[in-house]
Amino acid sequence: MTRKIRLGIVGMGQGGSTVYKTLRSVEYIEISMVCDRLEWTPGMELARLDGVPTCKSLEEFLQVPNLDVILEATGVPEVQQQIEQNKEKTSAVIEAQGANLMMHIIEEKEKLADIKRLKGELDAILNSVQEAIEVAGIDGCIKYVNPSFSRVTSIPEGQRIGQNIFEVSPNSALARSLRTHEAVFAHRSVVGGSSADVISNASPIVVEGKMEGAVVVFQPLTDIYRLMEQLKASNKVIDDLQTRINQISTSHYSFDDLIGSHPEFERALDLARKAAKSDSTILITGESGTGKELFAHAIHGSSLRWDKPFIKVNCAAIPETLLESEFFGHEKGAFTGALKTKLGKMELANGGTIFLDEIGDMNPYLQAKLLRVIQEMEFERVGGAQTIKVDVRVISATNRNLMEMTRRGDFREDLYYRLNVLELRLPSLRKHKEDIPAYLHSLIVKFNRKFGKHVVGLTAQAEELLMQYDWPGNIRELQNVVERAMVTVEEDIITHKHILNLVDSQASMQEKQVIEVIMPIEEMEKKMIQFALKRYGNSMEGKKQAANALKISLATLYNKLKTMP
Ligand SMILES: Nc1ncnc2c1ncn2[C@@H]1O[C@H](COP(=O)(O)OP(=O)(O)OP(=O)(O)O)[C@@H](O)[C@H]1O
Repeated sequence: MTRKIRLGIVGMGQGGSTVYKTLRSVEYIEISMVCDRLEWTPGMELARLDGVPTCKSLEEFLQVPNLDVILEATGVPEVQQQIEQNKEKTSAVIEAQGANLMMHIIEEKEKLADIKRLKGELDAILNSVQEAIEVAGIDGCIKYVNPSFSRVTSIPEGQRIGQNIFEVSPNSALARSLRTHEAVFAHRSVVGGSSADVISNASPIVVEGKMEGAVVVFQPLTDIYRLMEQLKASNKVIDDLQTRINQISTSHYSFDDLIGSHPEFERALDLARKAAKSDSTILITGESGTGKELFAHAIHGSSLRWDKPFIKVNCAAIPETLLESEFFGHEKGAFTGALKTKLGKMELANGGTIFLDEIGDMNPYLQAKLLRVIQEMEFERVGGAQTIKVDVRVISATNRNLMEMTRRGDFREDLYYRLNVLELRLPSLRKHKEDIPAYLHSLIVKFNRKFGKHVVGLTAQAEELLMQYDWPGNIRELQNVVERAMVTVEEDIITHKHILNLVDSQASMQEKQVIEVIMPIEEMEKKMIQFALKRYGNSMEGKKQAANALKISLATLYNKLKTMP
């Protein structure tokens, strides 16, 4: 370690103090003594606090041995003279002006040290980044390349630095940025002197408003492709998992959620409870909105398969062309658009229950395939050769008369008997109106929670109105009516006024339009469909009820809607 420079300061007024403050933190300087005839100047105070020796008389100061430098900051000629005459030979004297110069040099030295530190940090960064970096001056002369540049291009640093970018890579992003004085983004080119196909971003280097050169950062396309492949693979995994999550749902309902105590309803409930304990195939029949799906959920939820998937397939809502793949899945490339292997509902339901809603709308081709699955519990994916074995309980539902359909030849008889091992007939609401008060109570509790209301019940007149209504849409319609009434009610009781428009017979009369003009059948059909949709709404459930009222299948309704403007 080199010896520190021993320094003394004479005169701790403003000038001396400033010099002191700068020099006290310089590592290689030791301030041995400061001197001022006034003992309590701020500079003297500070020195004392720092533990630096202080003195009042010049004589005492000049006794300090081995001072390398004496800083004279009084500017008084007599003091200067006295120092010159009495100092040791080896001590150099610097006067106030000289001191300023010295400070300036020290500051510059400090700055240089900072720059060196910064360069070290920058070097570490540039050496470790994966991207290739190249810097050229305004004249195009290449000044710097990082190690990744050589990795990507196989051009050694020594061969590249000193060359001119306008000659070696005139079409590069770097050359363009230098020519245009503007940034260049996502520029694809081959690095001159190599075969590396790269994507680059280049920017001008501007120092104090003047362009001094430009820098380019680039990556080889192979790296980008590799990253893209990795991204694609990850997205595929996410997609597959998402699809599975969307398709699988376990049942959340039990028999406790089913309200109704009318003997006919009780009979259905009883049979369902017994059916839940067995594994047999069940057919649930009943008008739309009578609770077929809810029963299916409850049966699954109370069976031994309760913790396995409950998969619902709406046979009427899936386009015919997709039905097979929806059911049995498909292999990648099985048909145009089959970009990946997809599991069908049958496979997803393995171990659990598949609920085939609107089974009466299933097309004959699929009816044959389904028959085989139910008989043998095996199938192949569309476009696949491997036979997949499953263990699935089948519950199907329909609001159509399947027996009648088999007689007409619209539904396979053998499949009908397979599905109908146990038949659960759900009564329409008008057959068990006695249960309406119980439904109302449960619905008011449910909607109070949903809308944050405090409705306590209905007036006798309102309840009477509901009891008299025919309920073509069954429990679902009752739910809708109560929900709409609860939205409008402001008091804590629902009166007949809140439901009059929703169910009263006058409203029904208004809907019963009188046809006085003759029109083409097709137009009449269109009007009927529009009328039914207006009545039941355009939602999936509304369409189901509309189809039911029109006595056509949901699939037929969809087909007819497709041809309507
Ligand atoms: N017994 C019941 N107790 C309480 N709520 C019921 C009952 N039956 C049906 N619901 C409710 O009525 C609505 C219609 O029931 P669900 O969807 O099961 O009928 P669905 O017969 O399957 O109708 P669709 O044939 O139109 O598909 C649902 O919101 C359901 O929760």
